[in-house]
Amino acid sequence: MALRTLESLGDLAGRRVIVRCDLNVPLKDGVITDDGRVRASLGTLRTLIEAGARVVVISHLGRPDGEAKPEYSLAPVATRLGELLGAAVAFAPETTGEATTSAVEALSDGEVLVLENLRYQAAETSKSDEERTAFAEQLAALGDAFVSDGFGVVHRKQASVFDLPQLLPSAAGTLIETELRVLDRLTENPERPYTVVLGGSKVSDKLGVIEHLLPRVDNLLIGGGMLFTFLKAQGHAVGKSLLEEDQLDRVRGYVRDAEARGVRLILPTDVVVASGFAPDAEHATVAAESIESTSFGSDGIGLDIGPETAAAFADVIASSKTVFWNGPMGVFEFDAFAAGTRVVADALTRVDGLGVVGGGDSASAVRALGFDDEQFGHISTGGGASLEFLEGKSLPGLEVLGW
Ligand SMILES: Nc1ncnc2c1ncn2[C@@H]1O[C@H](COP(=O)(O)OP(=O)(O)O)[C@@H](O)[C@H]1O
Ligand SMILES: O=C(OP(=O)(O)O)[C@H](O)COP(=O)(O)O
Repeated sequence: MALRTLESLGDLAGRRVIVRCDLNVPLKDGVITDDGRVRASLGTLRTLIEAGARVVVISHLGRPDGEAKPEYSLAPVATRLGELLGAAVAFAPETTGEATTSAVEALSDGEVLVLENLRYQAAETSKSDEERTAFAEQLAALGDAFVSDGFGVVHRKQASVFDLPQLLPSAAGTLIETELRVLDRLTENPERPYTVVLGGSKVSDKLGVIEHLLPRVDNLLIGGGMLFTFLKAQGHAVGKSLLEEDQLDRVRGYVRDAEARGVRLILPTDVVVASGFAPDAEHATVAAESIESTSFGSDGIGLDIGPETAAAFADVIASSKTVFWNGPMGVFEFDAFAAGTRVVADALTRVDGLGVVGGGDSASAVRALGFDDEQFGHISTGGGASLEFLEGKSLPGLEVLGW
């Protein structure tokens, strides 16, 4: 079956349309540091506004774990959306309930309302089908049709992504369409050599994709918070660096599998180790197998790949024909630990072929480091979602749209 697109919903004038976006943007002290995901949502929203729909935008932000934590409020995002649309955007401080229902009823044709963070409700991410369905039914009561456009979250079997589209006439928005068009080029006979670069901090999520990527790629480069589980699996001490202790056997299996398949699985040879997790932490560059050799000893924490590794990664990337990169190479938010990410981003801009960056933080990293979106083949709004798509998996949020 083909993906259902907006046209399949027919005339939307005067109809209440719920749009699931991924407005999970980075915030610092309540201020959005990168509005890329808000901008990416504009295409679909403008189309619906022009069609005269009454638009109800829903999204998550971060992982508040079912609690209404104010630092995860979507209120600043609603304000930014209004600025970018050049129109008033209303905000409902509750996701469901009487006040929210009234706010939806008060919408005129072409107006937009943003609801508070879906993940303030534990049911949004619940493993129980009943709990998710009950929440999805409450959301469905607010709309006549549903548009799924949060590409970054289509790999999640969550109420607003998987259950809600089954309760209303539903279709994909234009962001999802665009993302799939580009990512298809990475799955259908990618030009070789094909290199995937992995980093970031969602280590447990993303280690799992390696198993399915190994049969598909020529080179797999491991940086960011993920690299320490590999180093530990090889018997090296990693101080207080990010570590998935229960994944060590699995990672050893990946190394063996890569060897057997002739895939180059390239690990860092040097690492920047810091005295603590802080922008002004003391730091030193050491060999990857000697992380605890600095004066910080076993308190040392690896926050970036070293310059030798960055140069080696850059060589492999720049000589590849197809590259997908998800996950910053280090804690780029702190200047002292941004060098590895900068070198990798720069190499990606030099790929003679298709170079794709994917992920909320990866996209925000390249922009924060001064690169323009146009320097890359594509900047995907989804990291985990893209990776699972590249694995060839069927994703819950796409399956329900007919994909
Ligand atoms: N060595 C490291 N230790 C801790 N965090 C890291 C390390 N390297 C990168 N990170 C963090 O990873 C985060 C992004 O990870 P992730 O969410 O997986 O990426 P994306 O959003 O692009 O998919 C960044 O905030 C960055 O600071
Ligand atoms: O930021 C996101 O994913 P990404 O970090 O993989 O790009 C999405 O908003 C999904 O968030 P989640 O990984 O908390 O489900």
